[in-house]
Amino acid sequence: MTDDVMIELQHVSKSYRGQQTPAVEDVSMTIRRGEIIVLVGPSGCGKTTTMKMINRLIEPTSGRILVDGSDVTSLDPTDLRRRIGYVIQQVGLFPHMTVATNIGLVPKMLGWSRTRIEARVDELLHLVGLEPGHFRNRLPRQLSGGQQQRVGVARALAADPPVMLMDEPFGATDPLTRDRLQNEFLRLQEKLQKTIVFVTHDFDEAIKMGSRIAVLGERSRIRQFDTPEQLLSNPADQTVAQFIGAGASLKQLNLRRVGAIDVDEAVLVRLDDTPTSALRRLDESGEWAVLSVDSERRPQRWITARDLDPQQDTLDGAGGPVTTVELHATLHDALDAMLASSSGATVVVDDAGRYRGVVNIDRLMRAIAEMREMQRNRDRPVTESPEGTATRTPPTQRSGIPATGDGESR
Ligand SMILES: Nc1ncnc2c1ncn2[C@@H]1O[C@H](COP(=O)(O)OP(=O)(O)OP(=O)(O)O)[C@@H](O)[C@H]1O
Repeated sequence: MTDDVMIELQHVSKSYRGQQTPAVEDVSMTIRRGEIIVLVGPSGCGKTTTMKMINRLIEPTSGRILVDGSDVTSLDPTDLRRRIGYVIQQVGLFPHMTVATNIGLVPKMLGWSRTRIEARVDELLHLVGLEPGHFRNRLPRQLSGGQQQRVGVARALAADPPVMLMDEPFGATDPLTRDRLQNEFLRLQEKLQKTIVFVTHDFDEAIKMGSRIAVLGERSRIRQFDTPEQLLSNPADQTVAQFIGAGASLKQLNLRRVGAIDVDEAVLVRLDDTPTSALRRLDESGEWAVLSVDSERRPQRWITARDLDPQQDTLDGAGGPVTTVELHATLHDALDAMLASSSGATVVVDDAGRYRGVVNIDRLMRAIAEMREMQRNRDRPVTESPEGTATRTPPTQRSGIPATGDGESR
């Protein structure tokens, strides 16, 4: 096991008592430090069983699992909890305990002092975007689904484990909350660099979250273990291709983040500006609308000439709704936001919801064209020319055999 490897599954199988066929059969997989590995596959294929064997909620029938070099069967349960955080769809918060007590459970088990636990709870609540003063003493039922899920993540992070297991962690939330939680989590992961095993049914979520994705078939057999880019452009076989579905090229929009593309500038006006000055700005710019922002530069409304009433003193309340996306959102999210907005554009905001720019449909189309171009260049294998310089072989000369990633595909 090299330093780079955090989790290793070696020929792991699990047969439940009374079952004819194993739930998991001979799975081997190597997971590197700081990766988010997504296990994705049809219902009942053994994703959860595979994941739960990593933290010994389920014991393998055969094979070995190493976490940071230690065989999990040799670790005592407290040690295992310190090393592995666990987040599940049903959140699993204890209903009669406050948010703080829930988050502090593992540190308490590890014998931390009260002051250290309190400081850690507040730090974690901040980290997941919940104001400690507001939320520390609440009971789980006094939180929204999304807030409960954030507390679940905070609790899993409490003892700062290097590994996190996440079983459909955002599955129970509505699509909007789910998007937001995914983005927040990706932002968090940039700071924390945990090694994460993430289970989902949802292939779009897999593409968005995964550094690499393991597409599982029956008995958790790995059909392909690859980066999202490779899976989309070179599915290993027909089953994987079917699973990815017909919308593969649209799904490629999930590969790129809004923060990675150029954005346009909107004409900004402040809420306390007058309609007359907004009209002047609109005329000067030749744009179809101006964007009002509050004193913190948070976007408020798109205002067209029709919305401007010279009888009013300010722009407060004028114009139509704005949809926003964060820098961590994917181009797919941006497209959704655009389609949901009557303006054909969506406003990009930073973590604090402040204006950063605008993405419109033209910008999105250009980004897609760029991605296609990059993909075409990547797909051309590098060959040595007689002078010893590497050149790209035209795509027509490729063998046509789909790439199988890093050798772990079957
Ligand atoms: N405790 C158990 N006893 C017997 N069989 C089980 C048990 N838990 C799971 N199984 C079976 O093992 C197989 C794999 O289940 P598992 O929950 O790992 O699948 P999954 O891919 O996570 O499914 P889903 O996506 O529906 O949650 C299924 O056929 C399931 O019925």
